[in-house]
Amino acid sequence: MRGNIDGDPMTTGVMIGNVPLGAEHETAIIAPVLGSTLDELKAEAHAALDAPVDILEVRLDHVLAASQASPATAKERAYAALQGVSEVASSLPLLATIRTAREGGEWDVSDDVYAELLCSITSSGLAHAIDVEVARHPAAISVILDTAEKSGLPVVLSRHFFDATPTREEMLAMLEYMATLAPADRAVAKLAVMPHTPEDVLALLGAGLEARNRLEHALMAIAMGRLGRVSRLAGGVFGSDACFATVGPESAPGQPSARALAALLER
Ligand SMILES: O=C1C[C@@](O)(C(=O)O)C[C@@H](O)[C@@H]1O
Repeated sequence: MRGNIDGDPMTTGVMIGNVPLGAEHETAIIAPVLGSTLDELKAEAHAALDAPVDILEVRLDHVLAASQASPATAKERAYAALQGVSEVASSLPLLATIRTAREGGEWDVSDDVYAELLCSITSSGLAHAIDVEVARHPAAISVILDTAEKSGLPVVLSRHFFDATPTREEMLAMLEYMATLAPADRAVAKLAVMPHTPEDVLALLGAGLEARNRLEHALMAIAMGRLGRVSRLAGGVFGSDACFATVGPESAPGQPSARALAALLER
């Protein structure tokens, strides 16, 4: 297991499987797998086995959208995807993400179906953490968070802006809001924005750093695209505890490869 940056056992932060995330720990590398079929997902998971990856993010929205899953069939498809990935990469913790169309993902789904499916996944024991979009209806978020708490499953609270970058104050407020939703030993607060100017990137980094100083939660503050790439490569300096990096196709613009990131982080 990775210890903290001084090599001591973990004292703070959140565990995703056996991987600690938090201010005291090395930046974790999370690789998305986003195949549209079970075979594609498995091939991407296989590629992660030879790469410097700590956690796999299973982007279930791709397989759900490609199979045109109905609310009735979605659970079966999501379970099959998680089972398939975990058979191939049994050593890696799985973060289950349903990135909805409203936040730049593939699956267009109602809040009710979103909540029901994430609750089922939580109770299934097939994932080590789930991603929860905090912009969903408060009732949906609340039922998911209650279920995760009962199951002791960590959550990655997330918010995306694919077209723009809110102000530094707005971004800080969003991270602070996320931190009110679940305790620091069970949650990560994550914000991803699209910068259009270097000042946007600075605002994102500033918000992340200020959040690091104010909050106990593990954080991820991401500026997407080419302009924002510095936020991924140097995120650890500014308060990000993990970085999404690829072993196959990228799941958002600007992600480095897991190998390039690991080389930069000297690990
Ligand atoms: O939320 C995120 C962050 C992300 O959008 C990124 O910019 O790296 C990639 C997504 O796969 C993940 O769910």
